Amino acid sequence: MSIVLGPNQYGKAEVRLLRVDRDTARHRITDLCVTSQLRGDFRATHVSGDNTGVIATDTQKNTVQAFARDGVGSPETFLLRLARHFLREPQVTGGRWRAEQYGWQRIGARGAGHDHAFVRGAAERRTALVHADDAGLTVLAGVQDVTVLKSTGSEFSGFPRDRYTTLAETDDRILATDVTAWWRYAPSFAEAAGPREFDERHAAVRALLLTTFADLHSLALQQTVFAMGRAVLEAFDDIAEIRLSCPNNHHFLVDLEPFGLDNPGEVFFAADRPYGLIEAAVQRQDGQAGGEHPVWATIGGFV
Ligand SMILES: O=c1[nH]c(=O)c2[nH]c(=O)[nH]c2[nH]1
Repeated sequence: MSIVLGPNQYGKAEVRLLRVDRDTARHRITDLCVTSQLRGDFRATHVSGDNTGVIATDTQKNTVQAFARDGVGSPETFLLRLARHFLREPQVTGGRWRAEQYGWQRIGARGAGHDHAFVRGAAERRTALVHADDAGLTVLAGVQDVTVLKSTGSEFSGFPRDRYTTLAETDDRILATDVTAWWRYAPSFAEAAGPREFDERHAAVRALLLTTFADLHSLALQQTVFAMGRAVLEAFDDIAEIRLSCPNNHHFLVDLEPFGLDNPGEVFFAADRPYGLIEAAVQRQDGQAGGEHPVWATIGGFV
């Protein structure tokens, strides 16, 4: 029996980076966490410790920081620049570059906001990923942990009952989730877009996810998840596919009867676990001819 090296990749994970654009007194900040991973001919270092072709993870981290000196642009264009840089080395035949961007708002944002003081609120992050393989570059964009809640306009009934079923049917419940989504840009968009197009598109997709969540009278979180994905694909021809992962953050009506009180949908216990977990890929029927796109295998913990 011989033992051989299987698929492998390496790089620097979670390079934290804050870029300040200070060309005017009104500063802009970009707060990123960037991961760079290279794939290619790295057999020698694994089997014999020959590091001739190994671009040190420290070098990858330094490259991320040095490139930020020129400005970040959008997370997508920043990652594309990193990808193209490392792919110039002959031993690098592919890789994966990923960014999470944390949102900061200007303090006092009710007016114009402060010029150089910011507050970071929500857990929400903007995400981006560039994947390179023999077929070329693929760009994903996404959102992570966009926490939303609607206090009515959600039902859940009609499910089968067996000896283990205790859940009551309801025609009015709280629906709450943390939306995590990744969408894949068609190559035509990914190649032509600059930072502004990526930023605008990201904002538009996020807004559409939110308004769909708000506007759909939901009969199941599954229905809401699919509707959010479908709305995005219907609105944007150059988004090939979207995947969503949404916990059902349960809110249970508290029984106030022991205190002689009714509870007409007003007092809830917000449970944090366990939670339902609803995940779906929303696809174009004609777009799956070649089977599953390989980029999805690189996204952990997702459908
Ligand atoms: O929207 C829901 N989908 C389910 O599959 C489910 N299961 C459950 O217990 N509550 C809910 N809610």
